[in-house]
Amino acid sequence: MGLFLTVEGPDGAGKTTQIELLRDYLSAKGYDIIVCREPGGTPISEAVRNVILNKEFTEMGHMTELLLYAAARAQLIEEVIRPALEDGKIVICDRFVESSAVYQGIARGMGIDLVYEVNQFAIGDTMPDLTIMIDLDAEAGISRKKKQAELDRMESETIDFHKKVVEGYRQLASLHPERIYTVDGNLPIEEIHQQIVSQVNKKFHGKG
Ligand SMILES: Nc1ncnc2c1ncn2[C@@H]1O[C@H](COP(=O)(O)OP(=O)(O)OP(=O)(O)O)[C@@H](O)[C@H]1O
Ligand SMILES: Cc1cn([C@H]2C[C@H](O)[C@@H](COP(=O)(O)O)O2)c(=O)[nH]c1=O
Repeated sequence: MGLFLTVEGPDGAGKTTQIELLRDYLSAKGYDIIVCREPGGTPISEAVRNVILNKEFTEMGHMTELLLYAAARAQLIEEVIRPALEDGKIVICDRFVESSAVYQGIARGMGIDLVYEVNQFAIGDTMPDLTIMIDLDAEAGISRKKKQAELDRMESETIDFHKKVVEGYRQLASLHPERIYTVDGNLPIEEIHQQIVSQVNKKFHGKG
């Protein structure tokens, strides 16, 4: 089996930036890397992403949202993640089930247990070996996103919602210190990268 790494954190925390750096680092070492994102990563999952993040769908119910994220995830796992891991590759995924736990479970108030129960159908036993959580206050993250592009349906949520997301990630990380490693998203990009590399190398050694 390969190695499954996920990168989590609030909107604008710097996940995509760090994933690119990590991919370059691991590729230079000769590893076979697959990078994917959630929701997305397959034609079907990208189509579901367009529905979920469409700002015009203001009427979307919380349960619909939860199920759409899980459906996009099921397809990504079946089509990309599981085959790559069975092939011995390293998979780096931008967000995974922890995003649902935090955004739908905590910030939407649906409950973490319900989220994992629903997602059990989508993920089975495919869980990350290591999750990097980039921590950043809500205001800072949203301000970074505003400079990049027009905000999508989720990013356009209230600042209170985004604060719950940030608190939710901190709560989740404290519940699973053995698997979720937190880095400070305020640090310079290169410093965060070095911390992530150090954690990933520890995980490699742990796997023998
Ligand atoms: N450590 C950092 N310090 C300052 N700016 C950063 C840092 N990391 C990333 N950025 C900048 O913040 C913006 C958002 O970064 P990025 O797209 O990597 O975040 P993200 O977590 O992937 O966002 P999203 O949740 O929307 O996918 C980019 O303009 C990026 O250059
Ligand atoms: C996987 C997943 C994501 N979300 C939210 C988090 C973000 O606001 C968007 C995804 O956009 P990004 O630019 O790719 O970060 O969706 C969520 O609420 N629940 C999930 O399971």
